[in-house]
Amino acid sequence: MSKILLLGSGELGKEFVIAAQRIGQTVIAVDSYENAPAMQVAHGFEVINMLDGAELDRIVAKHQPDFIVPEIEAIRTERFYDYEKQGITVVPSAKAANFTMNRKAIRDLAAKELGLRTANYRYATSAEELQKAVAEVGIPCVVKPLMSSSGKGQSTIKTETDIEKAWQYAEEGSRGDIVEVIVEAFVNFNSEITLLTVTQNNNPTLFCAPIGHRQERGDYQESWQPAIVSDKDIAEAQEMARKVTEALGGAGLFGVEFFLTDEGVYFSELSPRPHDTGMVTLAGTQNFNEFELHLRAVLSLPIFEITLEKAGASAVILAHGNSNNPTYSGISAVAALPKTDFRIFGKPTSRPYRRMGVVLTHDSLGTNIETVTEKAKEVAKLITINL
Ligand SMILES: Nc1ncnc2c1ncn2[C@@H]1O[C@H](COP(=O)(O)OP(=O)(O)OP(=O)(O)O)[C@@H](O)[C@H]1O
Ligand SMILES: NCC(=O)N[C@@H]1O[C@H](COP(=O)([O-])[O-])[C@@H](O)[C@H]1O
Ligand SMILES: [Mg+2]
Repeated sequence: MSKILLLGSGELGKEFVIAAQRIGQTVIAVDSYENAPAMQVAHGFEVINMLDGAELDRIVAKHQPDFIVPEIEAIRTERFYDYEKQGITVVPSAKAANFTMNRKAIRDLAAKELGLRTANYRYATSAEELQKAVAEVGIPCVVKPLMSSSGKGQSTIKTETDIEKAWQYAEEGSRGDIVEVIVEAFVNFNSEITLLTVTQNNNPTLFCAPIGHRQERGDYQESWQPAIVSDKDIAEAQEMARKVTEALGGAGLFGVEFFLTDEGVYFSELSPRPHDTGMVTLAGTQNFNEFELHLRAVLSLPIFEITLEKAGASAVILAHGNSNNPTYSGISAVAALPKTDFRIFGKPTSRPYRRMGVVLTHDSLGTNIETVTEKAKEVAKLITINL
């Protein structure tokens, strides 16, 4: 059996650990704070600053894992190349984790090297450079710190007076130690999707049915599977996902994000790991959920096929304030409903907009996906977080 060092211990890691535990793997869960969701179900845990290379080296030497599974982006991923040389498998590969840690590396790879269609973009390292970059890509445009996720530090510039604010907001929301932003032309998309893509060591790459989602403040609110997408758009998205995952290398599940527009499909970004919008697969939409797929690919367990079994949706449960002891009301009301399930992640503290849980709904294939999604959204409102 294998030993897995999980770097990041949020809700996505927690489901991954549960999947790993079910087939007898050993997992050490790591994050920057104690009692993180995945730590609650792992064999052991470590609390470190994952941007500190020396700290990473220390715990890798201590635990001697077979696999390192990154669960977040803000990690000193440059160290991963060395761990690979030591014979440890970094998931999906050191390159994939390192390139996606920083929006610059992955965007230049996708747009310049692979020629994928993306929004027009520029980089800026100061408010002055941002002025110039905005003039070049045009207004409206979206500003994001090079290192951030879940919409942190992200804002849309609608008029020139927004530029200074956007710079400050990005500086505050940056997760890592890089003070640089990407400015992207605003893509006026009809819808956006995540294409879960599974690369395998000795078997062909597989695609899940597309997942639709809606975002607010750069963070997902509801997701649904299957999303209604034309055959042409699916083919285009799969082709792009195949190219970018091949370039990054390794085996595992990737969440590849696309915008669907009248002019075709735009590549946005990707996670070389389970995706938050992919939590919809916890509703039983597929034969294997995204965490089980990631695990199988990582362990080189063959995945014969991925089948779509149901229509499903997920809707987030967000905190509305700070608390060191959040409690939950309304769970019985949710539990009483048919074709409905939920997860409470067990995060020890809350802050405004922190994702604390998720409601899941499902119905038979062919059911109107909007109805299933609307239900998830309504049901999520039944749960109150007491601060
Ligand atoms: N260029 C753009 N044009 C229009 N909308 C955009 C653009 N870039 C981002 N968005 C919107 O903001 C959302 C979040 O952006 P993005 O995925 O780049 O951020 P993130 O912080 O990496 O999020 P996560 O880590 O949750 O994937 C997108 O899903 C989309 O709704
Ligand atoms: N879009 C990326 C994403 O959803 N990542 C998930 O959120 C956790 C951090 O949550 P927190 O900020 O509440 O600690 C991460 O650990 C991961 O599970
Ligand atoms: Mg995203």
